[in-house]
Amino acid sequence: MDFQKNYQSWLESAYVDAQTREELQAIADDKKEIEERFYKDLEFGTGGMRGIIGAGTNRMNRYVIRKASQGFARYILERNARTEPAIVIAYDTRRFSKVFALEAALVMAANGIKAYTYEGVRTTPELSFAVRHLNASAGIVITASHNPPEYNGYKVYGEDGCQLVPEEADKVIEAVVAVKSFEDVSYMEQAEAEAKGLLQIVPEAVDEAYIKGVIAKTCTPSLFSNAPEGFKVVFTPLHGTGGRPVVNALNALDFKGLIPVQEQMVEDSEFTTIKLPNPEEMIAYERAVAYAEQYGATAAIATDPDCDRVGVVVRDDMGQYIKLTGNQTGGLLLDYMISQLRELPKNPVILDTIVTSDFGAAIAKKHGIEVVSTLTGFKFIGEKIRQYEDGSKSFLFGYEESYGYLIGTDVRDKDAVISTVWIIEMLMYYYARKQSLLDRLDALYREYGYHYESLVNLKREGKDGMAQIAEIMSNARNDRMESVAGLKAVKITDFENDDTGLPKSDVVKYELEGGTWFAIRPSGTEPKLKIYVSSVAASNQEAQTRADAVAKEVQERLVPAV
Ligand SMILES: O=P([O-])(O)O[C@H]1O[C@H](COP(=O)(O)O)[C@@H](O)[C@H](O)[C@H]1O
Ligand SMILES: [Mg+2]
Repeated sequence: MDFQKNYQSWLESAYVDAQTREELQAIADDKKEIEERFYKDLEFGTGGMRGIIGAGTNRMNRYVIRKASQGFARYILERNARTEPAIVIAYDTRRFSKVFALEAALVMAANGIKAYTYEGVRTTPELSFAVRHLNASAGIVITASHNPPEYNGYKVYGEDGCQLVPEEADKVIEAVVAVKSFEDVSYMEQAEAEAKGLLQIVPEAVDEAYIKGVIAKTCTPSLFSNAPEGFKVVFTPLHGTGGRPVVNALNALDFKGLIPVQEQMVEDSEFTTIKLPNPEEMIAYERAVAYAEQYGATAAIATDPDCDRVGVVVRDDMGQYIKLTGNQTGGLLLDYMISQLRELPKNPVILDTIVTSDFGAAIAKKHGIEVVSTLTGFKFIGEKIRQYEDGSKSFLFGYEESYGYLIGTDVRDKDAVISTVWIIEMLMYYYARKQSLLDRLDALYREYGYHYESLVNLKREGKDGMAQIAEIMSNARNDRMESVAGLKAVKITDFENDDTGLPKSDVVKYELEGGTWFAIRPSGTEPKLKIYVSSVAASNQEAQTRADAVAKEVQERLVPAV
């Protein structure tokens, strides 16, 4: 793409508002900045489209939203079988989220697609639920999930409430690319859309039905109303969308032990009291841990801004709060679920991903439950659930290492509302037995081996960063290592070129002797490269030493110094 030409066309277009034009004029002498903003269109990645907010084709702004929505509208109309096509659009607490949601809705309306939006913020799982509940043709969430505040994004959903898988997303992209100019986008004023019934608010009954579903899926609801004496748990939605539904669900269960981090219950696009609103990072729990210490809470739980991820820190014997990994929480939830089921359904299956550790899988297999691994991205888990609707398998549980879990099939994306409720139930169950989640984890490790994993995130931003990531991936692909950290490579899978039965994906996985493995892939949501390492051994120490050695050597051998 000719970035200067793109830049000029934006600058001169009558469609571009004065403020955007000013923003563009201000960078007139900054060629690098113009290039970054205009050298390509913002792409669809693991979780839809995600980018830095600002003017440009490679940025998140109302024009990029309109163009994407025009393409998405054409895609919906082409494959829609309904007489009245409809879309549900939710938004989180980020900068411009509400504005972008309305922009998307007005483009949909102009294309004759009834757009349901919300008066306030909603979580990603609520959107997934609403698409199904309203029998809509599609859905959108305006969110950049846990990214820093300067980001926003656009997640796209099909009629089953699942994010579009690449095959479908490619068709949307094709339709978006076909939108060549600002004039090519249909747009309707809000008043007209409302008058024509093409812009509507999602009825409150949908939120209520969602909460009912969450409550119905608890194992022992009386545990909440009869919480063990002294049990307290801290909760923070990290200034995002999770506060309302989590508190509503727990209130409906008559649970009294919840201590919300008051200042983080406030919706805030700047995430003022947190350095990074990502429950994967310990830094996100600073306030929550302070509350937990003050109130003597057993654990503190944090959901990300669009409330599809959830993390938990648990108090150990020394009074320290230890963060569980997504793999650990996933394994614990699965173990708890199995312990509470009277009997397993026919052909039970759990879904994880190729970068999820083997911990949960070991538990599942021991109980005769099949484990199916998909590519990274919860959409692949949602896709499988739909396939199993033919009765071939019974879906029990889906999870991935990046703090995403799903129980039940009302929602087809990871759901941090129901997961939070389940984590609290599980915490109480063990608390009543004088155990912590760490005790249970240790018992499981003794049974299934000590599983240890680490994740190395290498930040590489901008156009140059992308090139560096591509180089590292090519090293991983082409310079095959016979052994890593003294462990022989027993299997190397290149998910881009080998026949794996899964869609092609830019991932390379090395399975080493003794159950250790590492996988390397570019993030599809942030400008970084991810190296996942997983090991299992007879002791925690041994497993950790092995994983750390692998992580170190992989970086030394594949990543050029910057
Ligand atoms: O960011 P979220 O919470 O929408 O989550 C999205 O991104 C995560 C990270 O993806 P990547 O490793 O490509 O950055 C994925 O694991 C997840 O399935 C997807 O829904
Ligand atoms: Mg998220």
